[in-house]
Amino acid sequence: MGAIDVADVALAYGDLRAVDGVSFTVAEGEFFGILGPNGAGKTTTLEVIEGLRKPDSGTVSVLGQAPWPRNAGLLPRIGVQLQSSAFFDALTAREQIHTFAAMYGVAAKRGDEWIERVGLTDKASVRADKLSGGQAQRLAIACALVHDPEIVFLDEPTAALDPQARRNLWDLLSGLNDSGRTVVLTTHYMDEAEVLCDRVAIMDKGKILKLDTPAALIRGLDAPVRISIKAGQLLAPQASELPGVDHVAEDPDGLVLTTRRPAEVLSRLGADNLLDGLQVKAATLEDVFLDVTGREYRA
Ligand SMILES: Nc1ncnc2c1ncn2[C@@H]1O[C@H](COP(=O)(O)OP(=O)(O)OP(=O)(O)O)[C@@H](O)[C@H]1O
Repeated sequence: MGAIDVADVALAYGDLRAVDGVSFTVAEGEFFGILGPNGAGKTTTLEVIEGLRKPDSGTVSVLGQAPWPRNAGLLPRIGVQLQSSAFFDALTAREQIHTFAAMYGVAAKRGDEWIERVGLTDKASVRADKLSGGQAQRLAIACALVHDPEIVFLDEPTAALDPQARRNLWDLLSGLNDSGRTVVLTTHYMDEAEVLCDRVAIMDKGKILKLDTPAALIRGLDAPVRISIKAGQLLAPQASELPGVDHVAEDPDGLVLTTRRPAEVLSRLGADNLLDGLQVKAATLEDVFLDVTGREYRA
């Protein structure tokens, strides 16, 4: 039995099958990601697991218990990151987390510790509605964790943040399961899922299309590696002749060689002294999405 077991869950809004026969298990201590574009059904899946919605069919078990009908016994054991719009705007960051601490019956000191851990100590006296997007997300994460839940659910924790703020938040997120806590995160960012998650379920149109570690998803793809060489080092016809090269494209910066045998190509380029300024780009989860859906990923 996992920390979470989801078996053949379906939920429709009218004619729309938002979740359409979804099954997966999340192991205890795992950092599990549900990745998919807008409207894929990620939030609805999460809400069913959290016990906020009743599925039309299928079963869910969280820490060995059914979350629906509302299971008050589970509430202290799970943490749900609320959208920052759910804050009490007139309260400061510290008052906000103290309120959450009081609701869960834990000492206010624990709230202060979380404020520090998420890097908001110098913003503790700022009203929640005056925090930046990234700071508000940090506060929301701290509030979800103040009672030290065994499982924490994070629904798009970095949505609407600029790239730098997103990356800053990754450091915080990546440490959240260090103490054996289970983390379930939804995201529409491929790179985020790849960096943070032990395993990723790729979801689209209510279904899970693939589920594995990011590395295994990419390896299973047999996608080519792209090697860029600086302009002026090698001519395209010569590059095409190199053993292992499948395709050569020219761009203003030089050549891009596509290969499924990168070791062979790289050792040959090394022997010819052509490694200077070379860049290697492996396949990403973006290529996996393209492979399973037949269309480009648009978050
Ligand atoms: N309360 C609702 N009533 C009707 N349709 C809904 C409702 N909530 C979601 N939907 C629809 O169900 C589908 C799945 O939505 P859901 O929010 O679960 O997807 P998502 O993957 O979380 O997307 P996003 O990243 O945009 O939040 C979407 O087409 C959405 O428009």
